[in-house]
Amino acid sequence: MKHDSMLEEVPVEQAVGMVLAHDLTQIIPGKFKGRLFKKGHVIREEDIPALLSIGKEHIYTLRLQQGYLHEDEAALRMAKAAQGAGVTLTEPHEGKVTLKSAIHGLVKIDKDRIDQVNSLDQVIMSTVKTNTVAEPGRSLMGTRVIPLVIEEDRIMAVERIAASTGQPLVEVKPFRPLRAGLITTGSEVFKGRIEDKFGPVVRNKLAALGSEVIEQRFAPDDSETIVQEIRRFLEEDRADLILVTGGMSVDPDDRTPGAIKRAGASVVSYGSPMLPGSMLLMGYLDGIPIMGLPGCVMHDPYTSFDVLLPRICAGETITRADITELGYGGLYGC
Ligand SMILES: Nc1nc2c(c(=O)[nH]1)N[C@H]1C(S)=C(S)[C@@H](COP(=O)(O)OP(=O)(O)OC[C@H]3O[C@@H](n4cnc5c(N)ncnc54)[C@H](O)[C@@H]3O)O[C@H]1N2
Ligand code: MOO
Repeated sequence: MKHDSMLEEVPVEQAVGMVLAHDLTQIIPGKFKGRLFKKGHVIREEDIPALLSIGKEHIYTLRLQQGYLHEDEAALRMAKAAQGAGVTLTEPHEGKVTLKSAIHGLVKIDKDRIDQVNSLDQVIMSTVKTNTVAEPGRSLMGTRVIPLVIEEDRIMAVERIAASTGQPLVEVKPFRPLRAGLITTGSEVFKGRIEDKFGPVVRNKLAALGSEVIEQRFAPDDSETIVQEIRRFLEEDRADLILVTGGMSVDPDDRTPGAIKRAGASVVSYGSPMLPGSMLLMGYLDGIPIMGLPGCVMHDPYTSFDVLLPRICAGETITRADITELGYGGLYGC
C-alpha cells in the first residue's frame, strides 16, 4: 500500500466543507510562527484567502489504511515510549509532541538509544543534553515523524528501542537536599587580609539545587589544619558532602589537594578537562563526596563544579569516565 493512495489532493476552492488532515502552519518572519488551522477544522468559504496566503492551493483528504499512522498519533506513540518519571507530554501540535519536565531535577537522556532511533529514517527525537538541570516546564524532547502518514512498523521499531534496556529514554531525577560542610582555605582570608567571597557563591549554588551549607569553617594554608577540619566534619557525621575551597593550583601555599588525600579520600580525579574548572578535585571519603574547588568557581559563572554538583545532588556517584567526558565541549573560556 502506497501513501499516495491514502492521500488525495483537492484544490482549496473545491475544499469547502472538507476536514483538514493535519495542522497548517503560518510563518511571518519576525512576527509569527504557529498553527493557523488545526487538524480537524472544517474548511469554510472565508478560509480560502488565508489558505492561499500561506501557499496552500491544495489540501489533502486522508483515508488512513490499516498498518499506517497519522503524524500526530505516531509522534504521540514515540513520546509515550520515551517518557520516564518526572516527565509530562503535550498534545500533538503541527505533528510534534513535546516532553517537558514536571519537576526541578537532573535530566537523564540515553544518548545511545536516541542515536539508534534517529538512525531510522523518517522519525526524529530531538533532545536537550543529558545531566543538565531542568526547571518544571522545561522542554526536554520533541518527537515527530517526517511524512504525514507513516508505517506503524516503523513506530514499533522505535518502541522496541525504547523498551530495550528497561530504562526510560528520558527522565528527570529529583534533587536530594544535601547538607554540605564548607572549608575555606587561604591565609589571606583566614588572617582577615581580604574578605571571603567563596562562601556566598557556594551557598547560592547549593541553594539553587535545594541543598545547603550547614557550616563554613576557615583554615590557613596549612595542610594539618585542613586535614583536621575535614575529619571534624566526618566525625560529627552531619555532612553529606564536603567542599574545600582555594589552594588548588601550583603554588607552594596550595595545600588543598594534598590535604584531601591525607585525610584519607580516594581521589576519582585531581584535574578535570574543563576550562574553567580544570583544577577541581573529585573524591570520596568514607562514602561521602569531597571536592576541592579552585578559585575560578568563585569567579566564573559556569565551571566543572556546576556540571558535577547537580549530579551529586541527584544522588549519582561520579566516576573517572564522567570526568573524562567533560573535555569535549568543555571549553567555556578562561
Ligand atoms: N602557573 C599556573 N597558574 C595557575 C594555574 C596553573 O595550573 N598554573 N591554574 C589556574 C587555575 S585553573 C585556577 S582556578 C587558579 C586558582 O587556583 P587556586 O584554587 O589555587 O586559588 P588560590 O591560589 O587559592 O587563589 C586564587 C585567587 O583567589 C583569591 N581567593 C581564594 N579564596 C578566596 C576567598 N575565599 N575569598 C576571596 N578571595 C579568594 C586569592 O586571594 C587569589 O587572589 O590558579 C590559576 N593559575
Ligand atoms: O580550575 Mo581553573 O578554572 O581552570 O580557572
